[in-house]
This record gives sequence, C-alpha cells and structure tokens, in this order.
Amino acid sequence: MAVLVTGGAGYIGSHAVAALQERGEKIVIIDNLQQGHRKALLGGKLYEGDLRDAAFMDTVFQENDDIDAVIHFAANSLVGESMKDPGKYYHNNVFGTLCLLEKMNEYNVRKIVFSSTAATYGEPENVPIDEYDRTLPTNAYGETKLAMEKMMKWFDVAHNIKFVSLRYFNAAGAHESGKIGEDHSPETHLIPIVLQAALGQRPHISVFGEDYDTPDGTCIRDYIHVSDLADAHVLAVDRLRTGADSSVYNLGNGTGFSVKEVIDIARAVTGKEIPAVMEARRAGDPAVLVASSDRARQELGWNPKRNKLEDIIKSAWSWHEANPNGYND
Ligand SMILES: NC(=O)c1ccc[n+]([C@@H]2O[C@H](COP(=O)([O-])OP(=O)(O)OC[C@H]3O[C@@H](n4cnc5c(N)ncnc54)[C@H](O)[C@@H]3O)[C@@H](O)[C@H]2O)c1
Ligand SMILES: O=c1ccn([C@@H]2O[C@H](COP(=O)(O)OP(=O)(O)O[C@H]3O[C@H](CO)[C@@H](O)[C@H](O)[C@H]3O)[C@@H](O)[C@H]2O)c(=O)[nH]1
Repeated sequence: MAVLVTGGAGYIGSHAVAALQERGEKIVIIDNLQQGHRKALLGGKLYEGDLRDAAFMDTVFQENDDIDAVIHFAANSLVGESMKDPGKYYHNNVFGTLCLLEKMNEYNVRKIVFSSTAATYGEPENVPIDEYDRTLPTNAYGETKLAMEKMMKWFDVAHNIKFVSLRYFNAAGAHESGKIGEDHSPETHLIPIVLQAALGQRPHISVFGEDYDTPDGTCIRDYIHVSDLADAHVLAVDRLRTGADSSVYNLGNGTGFSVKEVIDIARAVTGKEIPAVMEARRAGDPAVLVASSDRARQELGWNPKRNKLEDIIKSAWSWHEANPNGYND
C-alpha cells in the first residue's frame, strides 16, 4: 500500500510526509512546486507536476498501482489573495480537486484525507466552534474549501470514495529535527512575518485591524503546531483503512490568541523589540476563530502535544534563526 500526498513539498504536507516516513509508509508525492520545495522532502518519491494535468496524473497512478489512500494538501490557501483573485482559487482548489477525485475514481482509490480549514465557518455563531456549527465563509478561499468538501460528499454517495476532512485552524511551528519549517514566497502568515521582523528582515509587523469586537481589538486565532496536524493525517488514514465512514474534524488547540498577544509572545521568545504598526483591516478576515477539537480527540484519538503558543513560536524561531532564507532554493 502507498499513500499519495498532493502538495507534499509544501509547509504542512512536508511535515505529514515526515510523519508517514517515520512509520514506514510508502509515499508518493505530487507537487508543482509553485510553493513547495524539494529540500522539504524527508522521504517519498516526488512527481513534479500539476493535479489538473490529466496525462501527468495517469502516469502517477499507473506507475504506483499500490496507492490506496490520498492526502490532499495541494491548493492555494491565502485569505487576502483569495479576495483579490477568487478565480485562481476556484481554478486550483475546486477544479484541481475535481480532477483528483475523477482520477481516484478511475484508478479505484477510495480514501482521501483532505486539508480543510477554519475559514469554512466564517464569523462563528459559537466559540469554540464545533463541526455542527454554521458554515458561512467570509472569504473566497473558505468558500472554495467548502465547495471541495461538498464535492467529496457527492463522490462518496456516487462512487464510495470515503473522506476525512480536517478543518485546521492556524498552522505554525517547525519540525523538531530542525530540518523542515515554513518557507512561503511571498510570506503572508502572521508568525513567520513577526519572526522575520525579529530577524531584522522587515522593518516592522503590520497589524491588520485594531477595531474588531475582541478584547484588544485585534483578530483572535487558534494556533496549532504543524507536527500535531501531521499526526492527525496519519490517524485519519488509519481510520479510513479500518473502513470508517466519511467525517469532518476540527483541528486546533482550543485557545485563542490575538494578533497583539502573538507579537508579545514572540518578543518574549526572541528577546527582540519587533516594532508593530497598526493598519487597516484585511478583507475577508473573521474576528475570532477558535476550535473545539473534542471530536478529533474522541474519534481519531488525536492528542496534540505541543499546545503552548510559546513553545510553538519557539520551534518556529529555531527554524527561522537557523534558516533565515528558508530553503534557499
Ligand atoms: N497553513 C495553514 O495555516 C492552513 C490552515 C488551514 C488549512 N490549510 C490548508 O492546508 C493545505 C496546505 O497548506 P500549506 O500552508 O502547507 O500550503 P503550501 O502552499 O505550503 O502547500 C501547498 C503545496 O501544494 C502545491 N500545489 C498547489 N497547487 C498545486 C497543484 N495544482 N498541483 C500540484 N501541486 C500544487 C504547492 O506547490 C505547495 O507545495 C492547503 O490546502 C491549505 O488550504 C492551511
Ligand atoms: O502581516 C500580518 C499577517 C496577518 N495578520 C493577521 O493575523 C491573523 C492571522 O493571519 P494569517 O497568519 O494570514 O492566517 P489566516 O488568515 O488566519 O489564515 C490561515 O489560517 C486559516 C485557518 O484559520 C487557513 O485556512 C489559511 O490557509 C491560513 O493562511 C489575521 O487576523 C491577520 O489579519 C496581521 O495582522 N498582519
């Protein structure tokens, strides 16, 4: 048996590849390297190409007829960008997933673990958010992820392709080996940008909005260590291999931190000043996203181990300090 990992050379995908490798899985990776890095791969066989290229996908499935499960990370995933260029998100995310599901059906692969997101909920009715809460995305990115989840539901009904949809909250941190971490170009995520400011690579961190309905006026997010996310994917593959039905799980720590709190903790971790400049809101941002992950704990047996934000930021800081230019590729 082999696991196909789409987007495996990306940030979260490469940590999942490392987790699969640790337990001796055979791993096949698809990545078009629009964001991914060859150097991020600690195992597996990389096929460089695009999900939407049918001939390329035929080659991958034909050369690896032992693939029994797919973990699907490949997507565009930036809230801000999706508000300016929604077409890019529908094309890569929705059409890309359609291409993948059709090939899975053609090659008789009937298990998929999917990278979904807290952005499917939009502005929450209840905090912490559980899987039964309303899904009403406030940005085009979240809307495409919800469309992808719905597509998987109908491929299950019609073709018996079982899915586990993992709705991650905000991924952060780096692998404990120090070998892999976060390197996006351009970088838009809060924690790496704050750490780039700590390294003096940026003059300051811009805080997008100080007038939200939160205690200090800045947005609140639930930060979860990337290796804890990676572990959940291994558990989800296991669950599907037992013949379980399709399901959806939130993955977060259950504690929210405001943008200002994140910056303060990063100042304490790095010992650097990290200047902050207040700016206007970024379109599409919900004020608060905090997870209830009880269901993942109960049904998947997921037990995130790196829960303290200080430790998560420390692990990211180790990576950024040692690799100030990322993978440098
Ligand atoms: N980073 C987060 O906080 C977060 C939170 C929730 C959900 N997610 C989801 O998790 C997944 C991974 O996120 P990430 O932060 O690791 O992103 P990433 O950009 O680092 O990784 C995505 C990878 O997919 C590849 N890719 C994109 N489109 C492709 C295509 N059409 N064909 C082949 N390869 C393609 C990219 O080159 C990249 O390596 C995404 O689906 C994202 O929506 C991320
Ligand atoms: O320079 C910056 C960057 C971000 N922020 C704010 O920091 C918070 C977190 O932003 P960011 O790190 O960009 O993450 P999100 O927009 O919350 O989105 C991430 O987390 C989502 C899940 O919650 C995922 O689905 C997305 O793919 C992933 O990019 C938001 O309030 C941003 O407005 C700033 O104030 N300044």
